[in-house]
Parts: sequence; structure tokens; C-alpha cells
Amino acid sequence: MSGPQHDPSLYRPRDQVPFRRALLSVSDKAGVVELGEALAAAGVELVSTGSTAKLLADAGLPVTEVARVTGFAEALDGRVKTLHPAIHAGLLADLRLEHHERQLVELGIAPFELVVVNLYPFVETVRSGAEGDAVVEQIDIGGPAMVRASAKNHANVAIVTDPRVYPLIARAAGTGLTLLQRRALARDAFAHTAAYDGAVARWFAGEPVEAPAAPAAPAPAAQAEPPALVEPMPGGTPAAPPAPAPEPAAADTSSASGLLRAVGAATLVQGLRYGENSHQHAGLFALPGGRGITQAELLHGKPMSFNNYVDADAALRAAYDFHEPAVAVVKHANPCGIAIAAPGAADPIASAHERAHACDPVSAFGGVIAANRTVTLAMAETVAGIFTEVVVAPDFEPEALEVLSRKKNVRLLRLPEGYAREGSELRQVSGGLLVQQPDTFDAFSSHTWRRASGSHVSDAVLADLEFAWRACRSVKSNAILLASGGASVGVGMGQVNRLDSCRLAVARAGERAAGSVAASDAFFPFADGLQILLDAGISAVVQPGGSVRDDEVIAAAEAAGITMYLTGERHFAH
Ligand SMILES: NC(=O)c1ncn([C@@H]2O[C@H](COP(=O)(O)O)[C@@H](O)[C@H]2O)c1NC=O
Repeated sequence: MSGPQHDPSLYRPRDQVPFRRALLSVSDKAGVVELGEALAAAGVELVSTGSTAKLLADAGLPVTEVARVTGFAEALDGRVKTLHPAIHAGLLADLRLEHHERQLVELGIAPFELVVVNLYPFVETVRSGAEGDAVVEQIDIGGPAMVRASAKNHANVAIVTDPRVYPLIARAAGTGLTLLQRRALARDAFAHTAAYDGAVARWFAGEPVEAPAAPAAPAPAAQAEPPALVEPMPGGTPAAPPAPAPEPAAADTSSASGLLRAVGAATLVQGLRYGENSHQHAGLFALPGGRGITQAELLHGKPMSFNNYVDADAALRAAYDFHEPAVAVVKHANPCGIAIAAPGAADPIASAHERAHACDPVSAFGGVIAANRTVTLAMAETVAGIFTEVVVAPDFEPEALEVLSRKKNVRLLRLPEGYAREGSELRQVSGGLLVQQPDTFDAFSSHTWRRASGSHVSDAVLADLEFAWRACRSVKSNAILLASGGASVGVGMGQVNRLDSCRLAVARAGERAAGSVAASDAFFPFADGLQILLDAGISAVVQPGGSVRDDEVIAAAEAAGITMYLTGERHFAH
């Protein structure tokens, strides 16, 4: 045996590992300051590379530069920064082993419990048209080394490669993560570096950097169940929630038990006029430390109703699923339009709203609008002409507030700072409660998809497919969403068979169906639903795959000469 020896008796168990020292080294800096703030506030020491460190320091955070830890200035134009034993021993020491702990002390090296890395934008650089050494320089070496080291050492280290996980990490800043959570992050980290290296290899082979065609993905059910980021419900009866704390602190809702504790400590915010219907009593309760729609400030209009809260929350979920400026218009908890800003739009959020509204103006009447950016005057002027129940956003420009406040019947809500959803979701069933990890699984990058039919599509079509696939997870199942240019053009939602959802999406899109792309939240059980989309003239489709009749479905796409991608992951929303 050539690898290291392994003696199971030497390993001491480690479940929850509190964060003491974090290493942050990111190319995409979005959200890293907020994360750094949460970590620093919890007393976590921050160590960071060149420009990440500068950004954190400029934000007033205490941060140690990697070069100070290694005693070695970053060299060779950044080719060597973190590639040093003083960093990698801190990432790889397995503190379950007494001799690793001892050696680390002897070496004078402190361990890391949290590593946040995202890699040089290799694929984006290729897509920008760069060639030769300009591309080679974007092959990240130190980043993947840290990601893989930390993922291997998930028994001790939490590795974060996806900015969408930052809110969870921020919430867990004071407690750290469990082994199960670190394992799930390690899984994602290895998938991330594998996809990255795959793209690099394809570039060297002179192939397009996106994932090549491959045999149909195995049925998701046939794959091993991935570990969830939330702890499973403890067996038997859940522990009784403790008495509410006198001063409600922010609750860690990333696990089922954490969420149940928070529910036990929830406090009544207000009685509502009524529930879903006028004969039902209802109230709104707040979770300790919650920063969601419950905590939003009513700037104008009548008090929110029960249904307003449900719809506004659904709209927020849809709009905040995008990093880009995005708007969702919701009716009865379903989006009747979702859009991101048109490229180069002078007023991005106004553009996103205009396009979301245009998807289905009939249904948008009396709708609830969520924007993930400040509402501008231009957006307000358009909204003012549309009968709207609620507009919720992180903020409103003063002029926008003035324009909208002239409308008596609209409710305007400003989100609390640091708006975030809970780390677990709860639903009541008779005699019990269902708790699950939210569907934040990130399978939106086409690099992880498999092309099952047709030829490579243009970057624009690929971007539309990515948009449609992301947007369709905010739509109740069975969901079919047609999109064009980063905007939905037809949504078929909530039907009890996929065929009707296809019919609905096509009917709502009308002439816009031709040339649009389609996303289906789960596999097509038969080719008939897809055929409706094909007959309407869609240009490409993305769906999970995994049906026993995948061959039939793929053959229909082949026959129509369109490209079909399989994601291997579905996005049911019930
Ligand atoms: N060479 C190294 O030792 C190294 N260590 C970290 N990086 C990358 O440098 C970037 C962050 O650098 P900065 O904080 O200076 O922007 C990250 O994308 C990270 O993956 C490295 N760069 C590339 O290989």
C-alpha cells in the first residue's frame, strides 16, 4: 500500500467544530465583506490573500494577510500566495489525531476551521474571447489546492466555494458547522474543482469549455443520496423547545432542531385582520433574530394581510434567487413573471420589472412585486400605472416612494438589512411538522449539465437556459417556464400533470413561444408534453432527466433538431 496508514482507533470524534480562524481568498468578491463582518463579530480571526485582505481591511475589519502568516511575500504575479506549509498544514491537520495536534503546536501553525475560496474566472475569461497566456494565467492553482485540502479535511474544516452559502455561514459564525454539514460542503467543493479542471482540460483540447455531450444522466433516484446541509430530524420525538430567552438572540435555523427551537421562541408580531379567508383568525409570529418579510417595514399602505405575506415571501424567494437585478411578480404564491435586467439597461431594476410584467400583464393585475434592488423612480412610475397589492424591496429611492405613496391601495415594504431566509423550512401536517433543507442547491451552471440532444448552442441561448432553469424553481410544480433574453415569456404552474403545464406555458407565451427556451422543473414522463413545446417552436430545453422514458423524450428533441440539456437534479416546489 502506497498511501498513508490508517488506524481507526486513533481518531477522536469531532462533530460541531466552532470557527476560530477563517481563511478567505476569493476572486468573486460579492458578499465577502458581509461574511467577514459576521465572522469578525463572532470573534473569528480572518486571514486573507492580497486583494481580498485589502477589501476586508478597507471595510474596517481586522484581517491578517497570508504573507504575514507565511513570512513570504506573494510572488510570481500571484502564482504563489497560499502555496506554503504555514497555510496548508493549517488546512490539512486532522485534529482528531493527537499526533497531528501535537505536530501543529511544534510547528507553531494554527489550524483553520473555515475556508472560503472561489477560483479565478477561467471559463468567463475564455468566453470573453481571450486566448493563449491570457487564458493560462486564469488557471487557478493555489485556490483548488486549498479547496481540495480543506474538503479532504472536512472532519475539521468547513470549505465554502459558493457565495450562496455565505448567509448560512454568517448565521453559523458563532457556532460553527456540524460534521454532516461540512461533509455536504466537501461534496460541493470536489464537484466544483472537478468541473473547473474539466473546463481547463477541454480548453487545452481545443473544445468548447462547457460540458460535452454525454449519455443520458442516470436517474436521480439511482444516485446515492447526497448528505444534506441540514441535520436530519432526530429519531423519535423532537425535544421540547426550551423556554424563550428573555432577550431573543438570532436563532441558528440551519438544522431541524435549531429551527424547532426558534419556532418555540417565536413571538407574536401582530394579529392579522383574518387568515386566507375572512372567517379565519390569524396572526404573524417572528422567529428570534429573523430578517425576512416578517421584519419588513411597512412604509406605506394598509396593514399586510395573511395572503399578502404568503405572496410577498414567494416573490422574494424568486427575485432573490438571482444575483443580477431581478423582479418577480407573484399571484397566489406563483410567479406570473420573472426577469432580470436587459443587458446594458440604463435602469436595471426598472428594466427587470418591465420585462417581468410583460410576461403576463393580465395575471399581474393585483399582483405582488418583489425587487432585489432599490426601487427607482422609473420603476415606480411604471408600477404606479398597474394595480398592485404589494411592492417589497431592499429600499426605495425617495422619489419612487413619493410616487408610489400617492397610490392608496398599494403596500410598500422595505426589507430589513441583511434580509435572509432561514436555513431550514417548516410545514405543518396533521399531527406533526415537516422540516427540510431549502432548495438552494446550485445546479444552474450549464457546466454541470449533460447535452442529450442537438448541437452546442450559443452563449446567449445557454444563458437563457440557465435563467429559465433557475426561474422555474420558484414556480409550483408541475412547472414549465419559457424564457427569452433573461425574462420569462410563458409560465405553466401548479398543474397536476406536466402536459397541462406545457399547454399553459405555450398558451401564455403566445407568439413568444417560438424561439424561446424551456425549462421543466422535473423530468418529462412522456414525450407528449415536450412535443407541445416543440410544436410551439422552442429552440432549446433544460430538464433534469431521469425518466424511464428518457430515450423517447430525447428522441423527440432529436427529431425536432433542438438541443436538450439534462441537469440530473430536479426542483419540485409543492
Ligand atoms: N497561487 C496561489 O497560491 C493562490 N492562492 C490563492 N489563489 C487565488 O487567488 C484568488 C484571491 O486572490 P486575491 O485575494 O488577491 O484577489 C482566489 O481566486 C484564489 O483561488 C491563488 N492563485 C492562483 O493560483
